[in-house]
Amino acid sequence: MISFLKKYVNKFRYAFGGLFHGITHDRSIFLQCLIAVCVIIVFAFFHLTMIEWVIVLILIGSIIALEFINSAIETIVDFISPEYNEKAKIMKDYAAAAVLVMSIVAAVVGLMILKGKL
Ligand SMILES: Nc1ncnc2c1ncn2[C@@H]1O[C@H](COP(=O)(O)OP(=O)(O)OP(=O)(O)O)[C@@H](O)[C@H]1O
Repeated sequence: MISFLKKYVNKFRYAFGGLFHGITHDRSIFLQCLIAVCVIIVFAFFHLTMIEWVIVLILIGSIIALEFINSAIETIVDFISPEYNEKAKIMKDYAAAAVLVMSIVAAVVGLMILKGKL
């Protein structure tokens, strides 16, 4: 039981370590977190309803989580294929596209929410 708990606590420790490492070492992750903070500050002036906040926070969390996955994929690709390779390019471009799709959706939803407040 104790060893199970230790393992579980370590999982969180490693995950928080990854979170800290990503924010302090990866420019894209840092930028997404910075944008998230700015968006939250701006939206705080518009008196969002609870459901609007839930939507905004889900979208922000999804983009940051996707950025972490994107960076993990970039790291794997750089590790297995440091030289130029067409398949490596597709892997990185697909991962970047996932972030882009979610960012476009978030921008559209964010503007819809703001439009309703103006
Ligand atoms: N080994 C590779 N083989 C082929 N194309 C690559 C390779 N590495 C990178 N690329 C191309 O260059 C683009 C940018 O890759 P890069 O690793 O610099 O990511 P990035 O988007 O600049 O992210 P970050 O700034 O977080 O490192 C990729 O989307 C891909 O099109």
